[in-house]
Amino acid sequence: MEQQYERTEENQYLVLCLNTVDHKKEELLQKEKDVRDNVLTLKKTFWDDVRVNLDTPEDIDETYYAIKQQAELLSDSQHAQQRAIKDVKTYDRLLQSPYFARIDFLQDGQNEPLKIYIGVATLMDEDNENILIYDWRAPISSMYYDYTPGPATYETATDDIQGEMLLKRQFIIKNGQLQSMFNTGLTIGDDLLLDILAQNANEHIRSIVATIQAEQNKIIRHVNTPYLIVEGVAGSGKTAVALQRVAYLLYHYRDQITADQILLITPNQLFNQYVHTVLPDLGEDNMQQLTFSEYATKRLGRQFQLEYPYEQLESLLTEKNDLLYQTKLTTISFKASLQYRELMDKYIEYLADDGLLFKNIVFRGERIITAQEIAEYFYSFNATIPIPNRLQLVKEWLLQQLSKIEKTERTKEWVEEASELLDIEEYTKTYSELLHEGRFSENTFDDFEQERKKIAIQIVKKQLKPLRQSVKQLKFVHLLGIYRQLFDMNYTIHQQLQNFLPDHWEEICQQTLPNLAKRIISYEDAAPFLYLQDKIEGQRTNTMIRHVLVDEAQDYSPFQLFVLQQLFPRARMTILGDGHQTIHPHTFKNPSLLTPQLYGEQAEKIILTKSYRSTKQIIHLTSKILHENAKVEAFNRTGSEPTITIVSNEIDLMEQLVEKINSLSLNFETIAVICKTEQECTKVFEQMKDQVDIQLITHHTNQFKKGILLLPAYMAKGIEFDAVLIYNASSATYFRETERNYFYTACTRAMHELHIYSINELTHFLKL
Ligand SMILES: Nc1ncnc2c1ncn2[C@@H]1O[C@H](COP(=O)(O)OP(=O)(O)OP(=O)(O)O)[C@@H](O)[C@H]1O
Repeated sequence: MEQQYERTEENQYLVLCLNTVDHKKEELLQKEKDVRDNVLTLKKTFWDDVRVNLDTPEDIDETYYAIKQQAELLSDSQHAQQRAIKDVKTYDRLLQSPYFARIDFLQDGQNEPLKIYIGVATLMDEDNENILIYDWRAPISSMYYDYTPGPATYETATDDIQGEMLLKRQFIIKNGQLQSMFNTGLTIGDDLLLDILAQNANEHIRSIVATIQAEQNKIIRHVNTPYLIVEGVAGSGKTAVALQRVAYLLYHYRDQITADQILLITPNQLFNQYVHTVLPDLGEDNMQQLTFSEYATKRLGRQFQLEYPYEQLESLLTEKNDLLYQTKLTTISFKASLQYRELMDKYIEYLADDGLLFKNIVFRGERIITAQEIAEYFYSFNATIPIPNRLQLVKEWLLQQLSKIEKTERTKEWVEEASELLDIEEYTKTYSELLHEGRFSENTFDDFEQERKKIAIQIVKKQLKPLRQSVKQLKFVHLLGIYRQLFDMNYTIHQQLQNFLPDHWEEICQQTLPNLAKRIISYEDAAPFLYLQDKIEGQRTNTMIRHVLVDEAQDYSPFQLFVLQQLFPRARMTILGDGHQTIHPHTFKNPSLLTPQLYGEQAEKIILTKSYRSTKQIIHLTSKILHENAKVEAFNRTGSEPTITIVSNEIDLMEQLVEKINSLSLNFETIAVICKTEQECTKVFEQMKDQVDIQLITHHTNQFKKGILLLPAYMAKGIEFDAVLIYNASSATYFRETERNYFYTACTRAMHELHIYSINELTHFLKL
């Protein structure tokens, strides 16, 4: 009876909210229409209110200000229109599901408890006096995530508010209808969470706003230290939490930060597509997303061929020769280390006195300034002047030299020849310019001479333009040569750097030089190369970005972190990762980005041990792959036992796989067949494509649809699937100890079912 009464009461509150939203939306639509009309009128009449008069400098000024004023008016109205459109969308979302929870809170010293309804946006009543729905990010809403009924506290900007939570209730509201409601005791409705986690996977990660757990809430709302490190086991919600955190930061710092000032560093484009719907679902604009590779390509891609991180991985994972494998690994690890940065710093110190390499300046096939001359000029300055400053002086000098050359070139024969070949259009242009300058009178004696000179000036200027441009961009610095020189064993510098060179330096040099000779920058060289470039040409910074989140942080090297820190000097950082999923070789022997010491005193670390992705049975099996007794707690969701099937050949394996895929397809929407490498995937795809409708995903893929997918483990990173089938987990495929985490990462992608296949002997990672 009481329950019935409560439900009626809740239904009444829901109707009140929905009606309010309806009215507000109507008003807003009317307002939006007015603003839209206003924008149209402004566009139509833009020039009516501007008197264009360019007669005198004062008139020009006046005209300029009139245009500026009109433009500002138009831009204000357009902004108002965009805001209104965004608010209408928020109201539409509220009409579907205005809130998901309610808490009743009796503040100490008060008589009446406050009913706090929590949703994805704030809703005021018709008079804009009382709050009907609180935004989930409001300080008071945090109690919902942090407490069970009983004593509770929340922090405002100035105070800690104490009191008692009398009720904690959750709702499922769909299409504006209250479908169910339940009071929760312990953590946030385990039932609701169970329900959500049991659902099928999607091609996009979901928002977890209604079921954020207390330990996750701490991460989302953390604002105390400039660096926040989150180390969480596979499936503990790091990515989901990172996205909720972005939404929170946009709310908390709403007067200071906009979405384009937040940057999420992601492993690949596929992952970008996987996460890009959450913020719009929460009513926020999307943050910027970037992969380290994209950044390096933006800076170096035009001049060099950059290796993708996955090309590096693929080359390592397919390497059968142990010796070569070790050399590759040693090279990669060293280049990711802070020891290499130290070596680089020493090298740069040396370059301040000697060793910088330049390129000849060539015009029309002729060396007009030699590299040697540039070097002499550069080193003629006092060595205490920083290299970038000296380069600026060199740049100015070179531009002056080009101006001198420009003058002498004008009388050369090639100019005459070029002027004869000038087409009529260019000729007319030059002629009218002369007329405009008043230097051509049509009846003076030297008209022809004037015209010839003018044309010569134009021709030389045009020819020299690209050269000037590249001087301005400091392209005369031979960066590749300078970087290469470091690996040249015959170069004198090595004597001075003796103490900083690692073991196996000779092998590292041999491993590095062939690629550099082909203008290929290996993935492990990208961060050091950018570092060197900045030290020589001057630090590039982006001060607009105020917060950087690095997901899958276990796969970045300390050197890469350093490059990012330098690039975004004003940004706070959230670093999220899992040491057990380290798959990129450059991190194997280096301090992980999850080590707080890397950040001095400025970092706080939060650990997540509970996994929400997979069933208890899957977690039980996958945890055993990990060496040490890693602490992975399973959320209490059960499912079928994972299976391990040993077959004797590829044909049998294919048969089994196809059969399993067909049966899984009846219940699940995303089924992934995970291979070790892209090479293996391509082979399997050929064998399978006629039997099942399967999508092959490679490192070039940037989108996937629900269905059956075939992908290498490194592309599955960060993503999850209803069912995972591991293609050939044999001891011949996964045999190196360094591949344990890689294998673990592949298996932990499974939410509901995991099936492992092996041709003959199973990998020792699974000998439990
Ligand atoms: N509080 C929560 N409420 C509902 N679902 C959750 C919650 N926390 C995590 N999940 C779900 O658990 C799954 C795993 O989350 P997520 O991918 O963010 O984990 P992760 O720590 O980034 O995993 P990995 O390191 O393995 O990539 C997702 O489906 C996510 O929606």
